Amino acid sequence: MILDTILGWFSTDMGIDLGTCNTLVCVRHEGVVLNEPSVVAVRKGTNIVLNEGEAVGLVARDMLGKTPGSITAVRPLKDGVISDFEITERMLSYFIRKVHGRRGFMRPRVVISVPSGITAVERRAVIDSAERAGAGKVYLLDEPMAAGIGAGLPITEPTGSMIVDIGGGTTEVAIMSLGDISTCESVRVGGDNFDEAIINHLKRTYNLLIGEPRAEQVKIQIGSAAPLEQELTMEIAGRDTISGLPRKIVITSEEIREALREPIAGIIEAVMQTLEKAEPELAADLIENGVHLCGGGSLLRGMDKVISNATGLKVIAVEDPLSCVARGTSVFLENLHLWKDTLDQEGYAWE
Ligand SMILES: Nc1ncnc2c1ncn2[C@@H]1O[C@H](COP(=O)(O)OP(=O)(O)OP(=O)(O)O)[C@@H](O)[C@H]1O
Repeated sequence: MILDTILGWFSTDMGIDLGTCNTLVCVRHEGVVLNEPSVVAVRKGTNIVLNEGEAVGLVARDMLGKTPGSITAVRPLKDGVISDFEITERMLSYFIRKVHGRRGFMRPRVVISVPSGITAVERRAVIDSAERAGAGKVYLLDEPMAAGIGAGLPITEPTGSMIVDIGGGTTEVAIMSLGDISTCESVRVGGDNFDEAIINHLKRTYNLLIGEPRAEQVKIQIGSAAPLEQELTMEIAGRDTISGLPRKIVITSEEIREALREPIAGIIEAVMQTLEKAEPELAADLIENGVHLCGGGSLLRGMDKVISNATGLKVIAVEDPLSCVARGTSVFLENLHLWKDTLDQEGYAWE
């Protein structure tokens, strides 16, 4: 405990939310110090990161969809899981170096939140990657636990807390109590599927082709899960699939809501399934405690309303839902000594 504190003085311990869309890094007592897209630019057909390993995050994101033939901008995580370990390692290494800088001479202790559904082999690979990327001791923390801690829920108490974390590639739903996950469900549906649904709708209905960044803009500007008090419109430009020429059209929030119906139904189904599997005592607690919503996808207008309508439960939107998991890793780091009992030798919490 004393040794831990002393080691803490000489290293920059950090909590990392390794997400499909964004990676956030928190430092003890400082909060979120890095928030960059999980994107890496590599030379095509290789794993060589451009700019001597520095074309990562914001720099690489600006290259997405606009890269010349010899360069590819890659997202090494897909559907909430690591699809390319080598590139993920390069990305982690860049972020750890960027945050650690010259702050300390010890290798930092790192807490990484991972989707609850990943396999033991994938867990081991994340630990190995982080160690090779410069971390000293690595602890893995289940994403719903991190989200619960970040949202300030009483997850260590003998009462049920429920989190719905709608990320880019996955939605994780979990009911927790006494510092452990009691029931959870992870589906490969998230905010990115909303973008995809918008792209498909415009292609099918208007023969208009748009890219992912523009689809995300539509979602953020006029997207919704439930009817709006004042429905919205937006002008959108793309390429006509028939003439091949650039074209502009005006779209409405009603038609976008219709287009988003399917992925939203997938998320609601995961919530319902988790509730059906819940321990009766914990389910009963949720009438009082409600359901907490976090993750970037939860920012879609009316998401809380549709979940509340489907479940009959009170739905609470967590403050700053994009950094909830990262904040959780940081609080966990600050209280490592309290969690020691629940960590196994590999540093994996709640296995
Ligand atoms: N204002 C907004 N309205 C709707 N969606 C939004 C908004 N802001 C961000 N998003 C969406 O949130 C998603 C990213 O959320 P988040 O950063 O929580 O995911 P992640 O942690 O990277 O992903 P995962 O948990 O799947 O690994 C993206 O799909 C993004 O488009």
